[in-house]
Order: sequence, then C-alpha cells, then structure tokens
Amino acid sequence: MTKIGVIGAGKWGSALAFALSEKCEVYITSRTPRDIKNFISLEEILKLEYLVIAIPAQQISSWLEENFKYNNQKILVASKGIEATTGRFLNEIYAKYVPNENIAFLSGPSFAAEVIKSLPTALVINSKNEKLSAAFASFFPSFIKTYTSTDVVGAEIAGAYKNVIAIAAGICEGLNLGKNASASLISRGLVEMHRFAKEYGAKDETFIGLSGAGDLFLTASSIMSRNFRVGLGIAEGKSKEEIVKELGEVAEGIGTTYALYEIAKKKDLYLPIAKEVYNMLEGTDPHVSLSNFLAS
Ligand SMILES: NC(=O)C1=CN([C@@H]2O[C@H](COP(=O)(O)OP(=O)(O)OC[C@H]3O[C@@H](n4cnc5c(N)ncnc54)[C@H](O)[C@@H]3O)[C@@H](O)[C@H]2O)C=CC1
Ligand SMILES: O=C(CO)COP(=O)(O)O
Repeated sequence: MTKIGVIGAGKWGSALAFALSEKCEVYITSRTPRDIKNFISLEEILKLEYLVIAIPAQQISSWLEENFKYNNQKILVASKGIEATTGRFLNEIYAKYVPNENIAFLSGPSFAAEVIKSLPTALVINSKNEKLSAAFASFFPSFIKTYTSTDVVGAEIAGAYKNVIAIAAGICEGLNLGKNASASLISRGLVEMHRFAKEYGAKDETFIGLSGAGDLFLTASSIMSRNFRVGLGIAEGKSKEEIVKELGEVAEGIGTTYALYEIAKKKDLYLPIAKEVYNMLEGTDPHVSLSNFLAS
C-alpha cells in the first residue's frame, strides 16, 4: 500500500486523509498534536514520498520557509488562494522549494463536509507532470472520480477566484436581491475569473469544467461555503474582523480579494466584482457596491 502524509488537520486535510485511506496508508500531522488515528510528527511525515498539503494559502510561504525540507517528495497542494501580501500564486511560492515535476494541484467542487461522508465527488489533479497526476489520481477512493489536467495556473486561479465571487454571491443572497441577480453575478464572475486567468495563459476548458464553473457554482450557491457565509455577514453589516472571528475557519476569499486588488492596480486589469468585494471588505455599504455592478 502506498503511504501518504497529509499536512494540516483542518476540515480539508482531515477529509482528504479519510478519503485517501480507502486505498492508501495515510498519516496526518498538524501544528498542534492531535489525538487522531495515524497522527505523526512533521519530521516523520516529511520522510514519506507522497504528501498532501492542506494549510491555508496565506500561511504557505512562511510554513515552507520554517518547516519544509525537500527530500524528493511528491506534493499534492490542496489549498485554494492567492497570497495577499505579495499577489503570488501558490505554484510560484512552491517553485522555490519543489521542482515542477514533483508538484500537483488539486481542484474541483468539493466541500470537505460531503467528502467526509463519502458522498460522490469529482476532482481534478493538475500538474505539468502527467505521470504524477495519474499517480495521485489512482490514490483516490471509489466515491471520488478524478480527472487530470496540465493547466496548473488555470486551475489555481479558478480555485482561488471563485472564493471571491462566492463572497459577492453571499452578499447578494443576504440582501435578498433574488435569483436573477444571483445568476447574473455568478455568470459574470465566471467571465471575470476566466478573463483574468487568460492573462496568465490559462486554458478555456479549465473554466467551463470542474475547476472553474464546477467549483464556482458549488461555492457561490451554498451556505455550506465559508466564503459565501462571509458575504452573508457583510450583508448584515458586520466587519470582516467580526466575521472571521465568528467563522473560526479559513475563508480564503478575503486574502485573495486583497491579492487581486493589488494585481489589478499593478497590471491595470478590469476586475469589477473583485474590486467591489474589496470595497465592501473595507467598509463600503454593500447596497452601494452591489448596485455598482448590478444596476444599469
Ligand atoms: N474545507 C473545504 O471544504 C475545502 C478547503 N479547501 C482549501 O483547503 C485549505 C485549508 O482549508 P480547511 O482545511 O478547510 O481550513 P481549516 O480552517 O479547517 O484548517 C486549516 C488548517 O491549517 C492549519 N494551519 C493554519 N495555519 C498554519 C500554519 N501557519 N502552519 C501550519 N498549519 C497551519 C490549521 O491548524 C488547520 O489544521 C484552504 O486553502 C481551503 O480553501 C479546498 C477545498 C475544500
Ligand atoms: O473550495 C471549497 C469547495 O470546493 C470550499 O469552499 P469554502 O472555503 O468557501 O467553504
């Protein structure tokens, strides 16, 4: 049996550890020791050949700098986000530590809460190394259908950007603007994230498939999404600090909105929804912001 180490025992790391244990021998670690099955130290887990890293995007670069030792491991990145302080994508951050041929990125519509119940799910493994994608794909259980793709940057941007659109969709729902507004917001969100990703050479099919439309439709239409719930909080007039405290889990859309705002300024890009989400996170009245992109 292949041994896999999962780093990060939050919602997603725990669900992936559960799923992968159908076919593999899975070990897990996190910052603080936990009383869970097959929990081992970081030092021990870094000796394994296959690793899944499920810690929040905003913490990746400091975590790698302080903890990671490259030892020819093969990595599957499960995080979805863009670094707020630098605007760097995760594949750029990891490039300093892991060669291209040893890294893959996970994408697709997948609430941890459903994976942990073995509900049917479809995921995409994205890597420049097709042999590596195939290897990771083969580790997933029967209730998860896996696809592979070489469009790393497209999948990464789709997974990060949909969280920002999910915040906007939560605001739309919280303000009771109706299904027409919600559908137009989500479809325009898809156009916006696709246009942004094209700047970086992403493929069109990534955006009409599971990684793009699939994950966007899931996250931007369900209260199960933490990012959607951030939007509901904004609609209630709460500050982002209050919302994050109440949530108690990561909502990557917040950091990613700040990253996109800076990238848009630097590269002079038109990202209207991300810009209004930024304004609302900074305290603009959501009625004003929403009417900026929904009204004529
Ligand atoms: N929960 C979900 O349904 C899904 C989550 N994701 C992505 O997976 C990533 C993790 O999300 P969740 O597990 O849901 O979040 P979570 O809030 O449940 O857990 C985050 C985990 O990261 C660890 N962590 C935080 N800062 C750290 C640091 N500096 N060093 C080491 N470990 C640290 C925490 O201890 C915790 O175990 C995010 O990027 C999220 O977007 C992707 C798909 C589905
Ligand atoms: O990425 C996810 C589902 O694919 C999880 O979304 P949230 O982080 O908004 O809960």
